[in-house]
Amino acid sequence: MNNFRIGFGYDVHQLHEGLDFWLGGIKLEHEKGALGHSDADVLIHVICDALLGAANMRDIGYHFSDKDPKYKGIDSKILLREVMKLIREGGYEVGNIDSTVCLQLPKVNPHIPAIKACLAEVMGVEEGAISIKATTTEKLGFVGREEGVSAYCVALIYKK
Ligand SMILES: Nc1ccn([C@@H]2O[C@H](COP(=O)(O)O)[C@@H](O)[C@H]2O)c(=O)n1
Ligand SMILES: C[C@@]1(CO)OP(=O)(O)OP(=O)(O)OC[C@H]1O
Repeated sequence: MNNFRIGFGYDVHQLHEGLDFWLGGIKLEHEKGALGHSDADVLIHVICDALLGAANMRDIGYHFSDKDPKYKGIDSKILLREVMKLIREGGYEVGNIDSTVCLQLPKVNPHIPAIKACLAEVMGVEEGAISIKATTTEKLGFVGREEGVSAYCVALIYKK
């Protein structure tokens, strides 16, 4: 049992017109995009936080400060590759991740196969280890008003 550890991630980004909308490593075509110090890929950020949490290695902002100009506009896939390196240097491998994106619009479902393929390549795991889900919030709250996007992720890692 000591060989298995779980982690959890949660993140939010504002949505604004005229910004790019990166989600799970791919760019969505939408009139609004996400605001952040990086490319604001909320799905990748929660995956990073779930993996780091599982390994008891702090969080994404601890490793990649949002005050550091080095990370301004950075592709979050680069951050996820770094997190995977940290996890593996700690002697861990990924069992599986399960995530939920909370987004009123656009629909995420049509993009899930491409997101899974992208993340599997970046993480160096089988697509079967990656689950992506989506929900609206039935037009309630900041997600429902299309002011923001949030995401949750749990990760299981194990000692090799
Ligand atoms: N941005 C989204 C939100 C939801 N979906 C899919 O639609 C289903 C129904 O959404 P509800 O919020 O009404 O439960 C949901 O289960 C997802 O399959 C989506 O693709 N993109
Ligand atoms: C990804 C980082 C990189 O500086 O910046 P943001 O795009 O602002 O994302 P957030 O999840 O708010 O903070 C974590 C930071 O590490």
